[in-house]
Amino acid sequence: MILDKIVAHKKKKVAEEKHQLSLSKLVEKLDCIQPPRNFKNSLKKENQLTIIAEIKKASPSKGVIRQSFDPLEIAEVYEESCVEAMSVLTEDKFFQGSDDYLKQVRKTTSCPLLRKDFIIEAYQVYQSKLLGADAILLIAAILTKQQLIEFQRIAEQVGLYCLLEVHNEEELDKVLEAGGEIIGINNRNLKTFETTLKTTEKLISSVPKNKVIVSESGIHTREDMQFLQKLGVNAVLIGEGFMVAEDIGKKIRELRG
Ligand SMILES: O=P(O)(O)OC[C@@H](O)[C@@H](O)c1c[nH]c2ccccc12
Repeated sequence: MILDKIVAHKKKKVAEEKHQLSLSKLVEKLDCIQPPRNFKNSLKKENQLTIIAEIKKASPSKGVIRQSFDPLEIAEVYEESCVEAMSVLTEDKFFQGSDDYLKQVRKTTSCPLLRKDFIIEAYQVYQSKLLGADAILLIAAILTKQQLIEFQRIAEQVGLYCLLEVHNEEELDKVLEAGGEIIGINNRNLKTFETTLKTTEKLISSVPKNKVIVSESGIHTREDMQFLQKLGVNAVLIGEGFMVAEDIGKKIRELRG
């Protein structure tokens, strides 16, 4: 299963990173902590579906999605198009992302930034702050309730919002019990890659109204946006739909209607 492979690779990578920079040295580097840009408030606008636009070169299901991939150029178009937040893939092996992309994009934009990666250790939470993220992704499928609670506590300490990702009722219960505030419903099954907006439709009724709800993956058309808005979704997370567009700005305008 792909998720196991990704997590196994991640464990190795984090072990190497810790070897180069220990947790205590990493934490020392965070001594003057800046507050995060308000990822949560940016996503919650009345009567408007907000957009988290993703910078994503490849995926395990599709391989390379965008051939001429320039993260800074893409970030610039996203910024000009006034997306509410950006998501930067930093996972290197399966998504061909990079920590450097996040660092570079941070320097050029004041937009709230989500670090899109597979966080399995506290070390990566601190590291995300150092890279310039405002928010991190916590995937319920690969974390225990205890880990979700611990990582959210550290995130709060260092100034990071958490997007908690779920794909079924069981995972949703877990993140709600862990006190999650921003809930991402992933329309893609990370085990089979099957993607359907019905996942959001099915799960949304179990999410309390005071949460920020993000529908993730498989969103391509204006109709998709209208469908999700009617369900009461606050924000959408879109990668591929923008990455395959020749004119990204035009695609954003088209989706916004
Ligand atoms: O490219 P899409 O189908 O628009 O999906 C974006 C985003 O939801 C997807 O990249 C994603 C959702 N959860 C993840 C977890 C890890 C890596 C990537 C993801």
